[in-house]
This record gives sequence, structure tokens and C-alpha cells, in this order.
Amino acid sequence: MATAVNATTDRIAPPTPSKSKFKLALCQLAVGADKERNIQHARQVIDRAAGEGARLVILPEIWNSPYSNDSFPVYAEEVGGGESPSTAMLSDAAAANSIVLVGGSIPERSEGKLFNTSFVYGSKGELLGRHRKVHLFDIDIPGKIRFKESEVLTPGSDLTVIDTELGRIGVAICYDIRFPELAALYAARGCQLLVYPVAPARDLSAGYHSWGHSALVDPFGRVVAAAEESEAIIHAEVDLDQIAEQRKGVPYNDQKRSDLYSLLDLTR
Ligand SMILES: O=C(O)CCC(=O)C(=O)O
Repeated sequence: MATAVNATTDRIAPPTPSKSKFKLALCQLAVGADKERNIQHARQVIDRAAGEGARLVILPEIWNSPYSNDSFPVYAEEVGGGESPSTAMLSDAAAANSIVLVGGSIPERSEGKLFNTSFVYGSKGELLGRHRKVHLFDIDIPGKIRFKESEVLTPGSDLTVIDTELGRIGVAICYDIRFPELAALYAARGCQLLVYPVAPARDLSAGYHSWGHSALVDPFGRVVAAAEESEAIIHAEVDLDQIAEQRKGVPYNDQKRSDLYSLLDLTR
């Protein structure tokens, strides 16, 4: 069923988070071909970020494997039914550090298919939710770059809104950011933060040259904190009350002209 979303009346209020101010860390990891090393390295970086005060820690897209269609089937893990050293580490790291952890993404195998999936853990190590990338990165720019995730991966079919103790988070992955309808639906569902695990650190010896430059951006589009190309942990403070104030001050979400256009939520 398709439901027209009226941002003024249909906004779903999030539950009150345990803290309105907290520190987050964007971990722009260097990723290599050695999976075990990638997992150990991610664990060390999560521990460091939490040790430096972050309560919400975010990893990049595909942090346990090189970003390539050849690698995805080799590095993929079955989560739940099978052995998954990557998500076991994420759950353990979240509990050990008492943090909310958006675990970037890993190639996930499920029922014979492969997905690009982000697993999100709460501060007791519990799995809060998962996002399977819904817009696969399929581009072909003649003479420049050709990448077709869809040759190997299956797109997810769910939007992902997760209530955490630090607020309501809409999760999507990398190329998903180019589709503003998704962000608008997340906003209409009351998300206070949108998290898009994107590139790891730039590595010009890798098959795909990710861009790096992980960033935290506020409701006015201002870059609050950002990395360069290389491996980094970027710390920044999030103030949910301030975000709510900023949204109230320029209330464009409540000023949409639903008599002229509307957002259809096809999942409802
Ligand atoms: O949107 C882009 O420019 C890059 C997307 C990408 O690298 C990805 O989705 O993995």
C-alpha cells in the first residue's frame, strides 16, 4: 500500500534518548586484503574511539574486505545462522565499551544472496537493526569508471529506522545518500540523525579508490567535522536539543506543500 506522507501531521516522534548531548566518532579505517587483520584493526580503532569519549561510533562501508565484486563473495559472512567473526567483534566491542555502534557495512550472505549490510549494535552488544543497501552502486562512465554492484549483490528492500539510547537513527549506505527521497522519509519518521557509512580511507593501490572525507553535517548543511583522505578518527559532539532547535527555526519540514506534491511511503 502507498501512503502519502504529510511531514506536518505524520511525523512520528522519537522516544526520548538517554542523553541529548554526546560525542560521536567517525572511524575512517584503512582496509586491506587480510580479513583477520581488518577485523582486529577495526576493533582497536573502536576501542580507541570509545576510550577518547565517543558514545556513538561509526565504521565505514565494507571495512572487512576490499571493495570489489571479486572480493564480496569471498569475504561475505552469514549473520545469525552462520559464523560471522566480523559481527561477533562488533557486538563484543559495543558491549565492552558500552557504546552504540553503527558497524559500517560488510558483505552479508543470506539464502544464497549477497547484500551490502550495516549491522547496528546497542551498548549491551545487542543487535538493534540492520540495513541492506537499497540503491546499488551501478555506474558506467565511459573511459572513467565502471562499477556494477548489482552483478554480485542484491539490493535490500527495507528502510532502516533504529531507536537507540542516543536517539532515532536512519541508516543507509554510501550510494543511498544520492536519493533524497530516502532521507526525506527518514526525517518524516522522526529520525534525529542520518548515518551513511561510506568510504574507508583512500588507497590508491586498491582496485577502487574511495574518497575518504567522512563528515558530520548539521541541519543547515554546515560541515561540523571532517576527515581528509587518510585513516582517521573524527570526533564531534552531537546535541540533539540543538538539532531540534535548528529544525524548529527553519521549519521547512512543516512547510511542505502537500497540495502540490507529496512523498509516497510505499512500505506502509
Ligand atoms: O555515490 C558515489 O559517488 C560513490 C558510491 C559508492 O562508492 C558506493 O556506493 O559504494
